[in-house]
Order: sequence, then structure tokens, then C-alpha cells
Amino acid sequence: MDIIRQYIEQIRPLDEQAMEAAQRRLDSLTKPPGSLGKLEAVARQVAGMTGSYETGKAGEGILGKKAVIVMAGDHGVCEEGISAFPQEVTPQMVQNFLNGGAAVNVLARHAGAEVICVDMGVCADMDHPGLVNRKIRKGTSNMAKGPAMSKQEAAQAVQAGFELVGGLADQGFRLFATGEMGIGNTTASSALLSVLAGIGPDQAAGRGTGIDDATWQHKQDVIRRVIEANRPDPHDPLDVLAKLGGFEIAGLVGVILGAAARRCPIVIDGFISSAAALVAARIAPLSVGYMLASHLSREQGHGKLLEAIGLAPMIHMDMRLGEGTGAVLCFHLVEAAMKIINEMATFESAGVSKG
Ligand SMILES: Cc1cc2ncn([C@H]3O[C@H](COP(=O)(O)O)[C@@H](O)[C@H]3O)c2cc1C
Ligand SMILES: O=C(O)c1cccnc1
Repeated sequence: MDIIRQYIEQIRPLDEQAMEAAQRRLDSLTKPPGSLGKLEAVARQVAGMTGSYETGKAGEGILGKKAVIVMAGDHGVCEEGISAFPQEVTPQMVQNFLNGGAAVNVLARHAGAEVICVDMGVCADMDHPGLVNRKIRKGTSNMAKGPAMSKQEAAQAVQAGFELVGGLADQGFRLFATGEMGIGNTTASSALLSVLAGIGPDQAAGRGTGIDDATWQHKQDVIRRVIEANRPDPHDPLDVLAKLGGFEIAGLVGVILGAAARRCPIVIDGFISSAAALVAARIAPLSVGYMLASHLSREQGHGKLLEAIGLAPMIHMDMRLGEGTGAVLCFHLVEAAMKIINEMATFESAGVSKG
């Protein structure tokens, strides 16, 4: 797909000089070298993304405005009985996001971030002034019987996410998080992990919204059937995404690539967001430099997913919700890291003796 090739070409490696300057600055601050651990690593990485550690001039936040992009879509594979909740919860939760009552809304308000809610393929007619409509189709096809999406639909969803982030960057947004809503999407994400990382469904699939033992075994069988029915090519990430993904997952792939193309940090949420991140990493390996993994979800397989991308999570909070909740929580840490590198006194300015 030509458009995706163009996106890949827009993603540049991290700026090594800016990272070295950040490291020198970190080592000049009034603390033993390296003593702020991952906060220092985050500050250095963000400097590599943006080209300088000297942020804070943008006004709204130390990096600029911040947004969590919550993409929603339904999944045909729900017909197979793989979730503890019915499909109508997807549009009901979208309404909840729009009313400001979901967990991600509360945490986004706490972090001073906007929630951008996007209909990528919800199985209902949604009409609300606050909802971004990028609906590809009302729900994917049942991937236990054939491809979830056509390759063209998957590319269209990636394009929607990429363009959305570009538009937000034009409005001064500089720090992004991924979020999603879609009953059944842990099944799609587990199937993506299984094929892209070569892990059996018994290791790749977790309990999602909280299924019992029998349903968990059944979910693994469904994933085996899904892979058998589609035979995706593990070396063709767009093929895997189209056959086993979802509209919201494909949209998030575009969001991640779009943030990387704009040299903005993209904080990755839990299991489903990380499945999108793995697809993005396989499409454009340089995009990994712009990713910050937020938390380690309780969902089985999340650790392996992050390992396959080469990311380490910032926090362990025993969360397993999605929506972008863990990622938004980590906005505080990313901003804290940038404040440390910009605002701390140096040994010289504070007159503190070096060791
Ligand atoms: C009320 C409610 C709110 C949610 N917010 C996120 N999810 C999470 O659960 C779903 C995935 O789990 P599964 O694959 O088992 O269906 C996704 O929508 C995910 O975002 C929710 C689920 C529910 C029930
Ligand atoms: O980690 C997640 O994102 C997750 C886990 C279970 C259910 N929904 C989301």
C-alpha cells in the first residue's frame, strides 16, 4: 500500500546529538549520576524524539497540549462467545466517554489531557458533536470464518489514525496516548501476538474482561481456528493486521506511526494498544523510538507483547482495563521527567560539590 510506504519514510531515527546533550545535562544536575533511573531514560528519549530537552515553551504543558486518542470498534468474532460482556457495551461505553464518566475521562482530567473519542467501526449509529467519525464499517467480519477486514479497509483505518494525529499536532498537541474500546478486542490482540511473535494461543490469550476457565479454553480454540482459517503471513504485518485485527486496532497503528512521523512521544497503554504497537513496530521499526510503554497489564501475554517490541513498562499497577487508562496515568511521569531535566539546579549553579 503506497500511502503506508509514504508514512514509513516520514519517520526519522532519534536525534543522537540531542540525546547526548540530554545526558550531559542530566549528569550536571544536583544528584548522583543516574539516580533518577527511568525518569532520566524518559527525558533522554523524549529529547531524542523532539530534538531538544529544552521544552516548556509551548504553554499548555511542559511538552505542549496532550491527548489520549480512544478508538472504538466492534468485532465479528464476538459471535463465537469469547468475552464476558455483550457487544452492545461498546457503543454504551462510547456514550460514557462522551459524557465524561469513564475511567479514562477521570484520569485524563486529572492529567490535564483531552480525550479524543473516535468511532472506527462501532456496530451502532453514533451521532454526537464530540465524537470523531471515521467509521470504516459496522464491526469487523467474524475472523473465525475469514478475514476480519480487507487489506484496503485496514490501510484506510491506518490512514485515519495517521491523519488524525497530524491534525492534532497542527493544533499544538505534543504528547499522545493510545486508548481503545471494543468488546472482543483482546481476542484480536491475542491472535496478533500469537502470529507476529510466534507464541501459542495458550500463552497469548488472557481473560480479557474476566472470562471463566471454560471460556478461556474456548477463546484459545477460537484463536487456533482464526489462524487456521486465515493463514496470515507473519512477515507481512498489514496482512496479519487485516486478517486478525480490528478497526480500532488498525486506527491505533496509524496513530502510533503518525506520532512518530511528527516526532511526538506516544505513550502506549495496555494489551490491545501494545498489539497495535507491535504491528506498527513491524511496519516501521523506527517508530519504536517514539513509543513509551506505560504500565504492565494483568492480561496474560502483555509482558511477551512488550518484549516482542523491545519496550519496558514504566509502572506496575495491576490494571487490566484498557481505554488508555494506564497511558494517561503515565503522562504525569513523562512530564515529571521533562521538568526534572529543565528545572533542576546544576552542581555549578547551586554551588554543590561534585563527588
Ligand atoms: C464496562 C467495560 C468498560 C471497558 N473499558 C475497557 N474495556 C476493555 O474490555 C474490552 C476487551 O475485553 P474482551 O476482549 O474480554 O471483550 C475492550 O473494550 C477493552 O477496552 C472495557 C470492558 C467493559 C466490560
Ligand atoms: O490491558 C488491557 O488493555 C486490557 C486487558 C483486559 C481487558 N481490556 C483491556
